[in-house]
Amino acid sequence: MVGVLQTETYLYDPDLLLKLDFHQSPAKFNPFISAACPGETWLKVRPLKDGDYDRGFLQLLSQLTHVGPVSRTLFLTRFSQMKASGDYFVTVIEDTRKNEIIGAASLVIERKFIHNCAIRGRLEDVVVNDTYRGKQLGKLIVVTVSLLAQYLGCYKMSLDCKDKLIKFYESLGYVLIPGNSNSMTIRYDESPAVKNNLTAFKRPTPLANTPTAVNVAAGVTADAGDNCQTVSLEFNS
Ligand SMILES: CC(=O)SCCNC(=O)CCNC(=O)[C@H](O)C(C)(C)COP(=O)(O)OP(=O)(O)OC[C@H]1O[C@@H](n2cnc3c(N)ncnc32)[C@H](O)[C@@H]1OP(=O)(O)O
Repeated sequence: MVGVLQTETYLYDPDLLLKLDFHQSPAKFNPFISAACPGETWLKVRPLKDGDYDRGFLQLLSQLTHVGPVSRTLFLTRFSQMKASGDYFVTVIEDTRKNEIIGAASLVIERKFIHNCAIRGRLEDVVVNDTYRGKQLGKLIVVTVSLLAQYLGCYKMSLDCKDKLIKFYESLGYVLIPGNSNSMTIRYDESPAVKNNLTAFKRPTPLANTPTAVNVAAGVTADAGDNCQTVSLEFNS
């Protein structure tokens, strides 16, 4: 029987990553690395592929937050939706020795009417496999998607993070803007069943199970305290 070589699909054009100038980033890499040359022959920085379902992509994301039992069909449907929109730049680091995804970060483009119909970027879902941390891969994946945002014409990029990560993002050029860096949230997934699956997360104690006006108000302020800050990166136009 002749084997059929099944080609995989990239979420976005991988050549985009070769056009990024890592010397433009304020991040200090020692030794210097970039998306094109990540420092080891077995490391590859590239767009997400549909085949990454079998390379532990979702297992990696579960080191960041609750993922749930995402079936292959559900994954592929979401992948197709993201690709069709053209606004999702999920970027990964693969350990090609193991055929395993060990780092990820997403740039999501938001289309605006303001600033003459400008676009801005949001940095989401940053994670490095815990056995690979402390080797510059977090910096590498964040700088990659941040430079990509700039290359694509975003006027700024922002992210929400816990207080303990502010220094990490500051070292990559992100700033807390005094008086304008609060992150506010209303959660719609606080049913008891969902909450039971989320016990690993730090939840503010005032949040009750039902979305009364008082509880929603509590939810709004919950993540804005010691838990979350918004930091942003402005690009010179
Ligand atoms: C927008 C968002 O998605 S926020 C969510 C961020 N993700 C998470 O919290 C998931 C769990 N954490 C991780 O996956 C990783 O710890 C990451 C992605 C935060 C960092 O990945 P790493 O590969 O370890 O980072 P890297 O080796 O590039 O470290 C860069 C610097 O940040 C520092 N740093 C890394 N992680 C942390 C942390 N959790 N707290 C404080 N400092 C940190 C390192 O000490 C290092 O400092 P140095 O350059 O002075 O030596």
